[in-house]
Amino acid sequence: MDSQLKNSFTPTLDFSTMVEKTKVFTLAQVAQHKSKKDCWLIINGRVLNVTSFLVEHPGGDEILLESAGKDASKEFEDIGHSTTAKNLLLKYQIGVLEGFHVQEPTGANADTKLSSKGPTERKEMIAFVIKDKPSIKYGCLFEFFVPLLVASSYFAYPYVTVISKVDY
Ligand code: HEM
Repeated sequence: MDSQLKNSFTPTLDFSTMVEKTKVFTLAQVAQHKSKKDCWLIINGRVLNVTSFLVEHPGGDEILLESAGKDASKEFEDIGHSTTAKNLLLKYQIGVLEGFHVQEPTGANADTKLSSKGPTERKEMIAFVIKDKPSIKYGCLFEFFVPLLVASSYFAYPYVTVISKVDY
């Protein structure tokens, strides 16, 4: 099931898609889309059209429909959704809630941080950094093997020196 979901979403952030996804909606506008045939919800400042996802949602359509037209951020976080689920949010995003904005992606690891800008506060929202570069995967391998090599050399050193000092 997980692999099926991964296949249905290519984790690549394209800036032109990002621009389309910055359309601003009010709570009242989102609230008008709360049926099985037209279901929107808000998660962490993103406005999502999840109509086509209702039948695919592993947690069932009922639970999504309960939050239809509303802010479901708390419910989404409370379940402890996986990174796959979090990445899927981008697929269904059609805009942002009034008061939020998407930061423009910069660099290779473009993220989609959302933040609300009020007169007195600037609240950082959840960021999903998508790591699909092979160099990052190999970097993780080095991070593991280099310390392992250093640690084994450290512990092996006394034995090697003792053996080499043994007078045959
Ligand atoms: C567009 C928004 C959502 C997406 C893309 C999504 C995606 C997923 C995915 C991929 C899973 C499988 C488990 C995982 O990978 O974490 C899942 C499970 C689940 N989701 Fe969602 N979800 C969304 C919104 C919600 C909301 C708003 C609720 C609650 C109100 C919810 C409740 C659940 C539940 C109860 C499960 C089953 C957990 C389990 O069986 O352990 N989801 N969701």
